[in-house]
Parts: sequence; structure tokens; C-alpha cells
Amino acid sequence: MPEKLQQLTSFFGQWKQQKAFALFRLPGSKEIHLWSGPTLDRDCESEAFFEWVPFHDDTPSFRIDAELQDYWGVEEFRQLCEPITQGFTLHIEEKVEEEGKEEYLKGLQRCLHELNTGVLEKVVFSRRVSLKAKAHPLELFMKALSKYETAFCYWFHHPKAGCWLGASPEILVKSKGEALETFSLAGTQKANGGEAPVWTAKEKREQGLVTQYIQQLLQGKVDDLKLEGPFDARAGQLWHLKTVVRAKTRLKAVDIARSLHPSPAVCGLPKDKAKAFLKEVEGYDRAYYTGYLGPVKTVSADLFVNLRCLEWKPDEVRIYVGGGITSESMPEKEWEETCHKMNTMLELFRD
Ligand SMILES: C=C(O[C@H]1C=CC=C(C(=O)O)[C@@H]1O)C(=O)O
Repeated sequence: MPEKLQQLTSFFGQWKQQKAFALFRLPGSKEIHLWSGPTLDRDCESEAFFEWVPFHDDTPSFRIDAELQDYWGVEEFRQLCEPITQGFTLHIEEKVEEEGKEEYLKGLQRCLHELNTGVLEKVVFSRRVSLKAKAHPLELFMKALSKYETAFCYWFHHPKAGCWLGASPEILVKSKGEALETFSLAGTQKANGGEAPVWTAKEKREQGLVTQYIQQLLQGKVDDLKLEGPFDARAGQLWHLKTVVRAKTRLKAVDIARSLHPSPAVCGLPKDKAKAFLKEVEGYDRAYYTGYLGPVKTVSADLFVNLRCLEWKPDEVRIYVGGGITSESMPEKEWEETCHKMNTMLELFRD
């Protein structure tokens, strides 16, 4: 057996016994990276580490020291992986369309009450669906690579955080030297062939609130703050509204990410009230959905919001989806939006 294949087979053949690891591909890149190593103490840094942060503060964060770093070209990796995933069945119970609808709509009414009485200005209400499924995570990761070329695709495993996979369209903080970039991403429409989306006032406002939040938070802390957009951004079968925010700074990417998180693209406004309200109204634990993750080096960082993701279990997957709610929201439309977002992960189980 060629050495590279042997190494990969032994790593992914017993991945559950491995130390924590992250397998990832940056948006648009043709390289797949594997970082693995011991967990660092909170706030302890190394030359290269993988950051893994939850949504709620009472869930633990993990920072993996990238002691082991390897990378492959996508095609080489695909060929190496074929023998590893061969013989695994890919199966999912597909009847999920109406599951949890009643509960979701009840929660949404409570969101609308908070919004209509002025307690909240925006809230990102979410849900989780558990499905019986069988798949090798590596196979799902490979599918994500080919279906979502412009997303940050990852497979993350930590003995204490579990096994997660995703294809995130949203940069939280990207930095290289002093150059900093972040996204304001919100507003969703299902793609309809090649047609450009027409955005409603509600969608423009929900995205505008995210841009404003980022701008206010960064102003005075960074130099040369510039905004580009909003423009249409495609993510799989969905469209979003996106504004790219650029700046110059000497602050550390991990510190900026910590102060931006959770933005109104995943939480709400006012931030603390929305967070507390979500904990109560959602009735389930978001865990690492809408947290953030990514590789960090001494001179660069690529941190993404953990969206369009699933939690993998041996016979089950849990898919997490949400959407921005404002006083103009129409319940049926918001429900449908979560169904469209769920399709991003369900697609991994289809040919
Ligand atoms: C919270 C999610 O998406 C966010 C990112 C883009 C568009 C969003 C929206 O239109 O509501 C959300 O803010 C999700 O995918 O679960």
C-alpha cells in the first residue's frame, strides 16, 4: 500500500480514537488540510491552532494545537479516500419536511411578540432536526467539497465536542498581516435558475442591522474601515445579501472574533437580550451551531460562522438551521426558509 494511503487509512480508519482534529478546505481552494493535536488551555496560543467556539457561553470552547499538519490536492485526496469510504452505506430518512413545524411556529409567535413590543429589534430563531442516517463523515465531507466550492468545508472531531461537518458561507474574521475582512451576511432567497434575487424591505433591513452592528463595533478600534456592498452572494441553492467589511488592524483575529460574536446574523439585537431569549424559546441546545471555527496562524486567520452544518452520530445526524426574524416576518415564509437551508446538508446524502 502506498505510504500516503497507509497514513490516511490508519488515521481515518480509527478516527474516533484520534486526538482532536479538523479536516478543512478554504473557500475556492484546491487544498485539503488536516490539523490535529492536543487541546490547548483556554487563551493559550501556539504557532498554529484550530479554534472551535460554541454559540452559548456555557458550552466549552476548544483550541487544538496543530502539532500535526498535512495537506493534499483535492483530486489526490479524493483518490486516496475512495478505499476508506468504500463499503459504507450512505442513507438518510428523508421525511423531514413537516417535522417540528407546529413547535417552530409557536416559538416564532413568541419571537414576534418580543419584536412587536419593542423588546427585541431582530432575533435569529433556529431549530434542529434529528434524522436516522448512516454515512462515513469522510464521504459527507467529500460531497460537501464538490457541491459547495465557495464554502468553508470542514469535518471537525473532538472527544468532548463530538463530530461536526459543515459548509459555511460566512466569514467571521479573515486576517493576513494587518488586513482584516469580515462579512455582513443575512437575507435569504431560494435560487430560481439563473434569475437574480429581488430583495424585500424586510430582508434589506435584517442585513442592514448586521452591517450596522459590525461597523459600530469596529469603528474606533481599527483603521481604514471600508464597506463594499451589499451585493447578491450565492451559497449553494440559496442567495444571501452580503456586505464585505475591510479594515487594517494590529489586533489579534481571535480577539476581534470574540467581540463580534455572536453577530445579529446568528443571534439578534440587542445582543444579550436576544441571546437570553433564544436560550429559553428555542428549547434545545445549539451547541456549536452558530458558533465559529477555523485555522489560526501567527500571521493569518480564517474564522467562519458555523452555519449549514450537521452533528454526526453513528446512526443519526442532527441538522441545525435558523433565520433572522423581524417584526415584518411572515411565519410561513420563515418556516420555508429553514427548509431551504436544511437542504444544503440534506444534499450531501443525495447523488
Ligand atoms: C442562521 C442561518 O443563516 C444566517 C446567515 C445568512 C442568512 C440568514 C438569514 O437570512 O436569516 C441568517 O442570518 C442559518 O443558515 O442557519
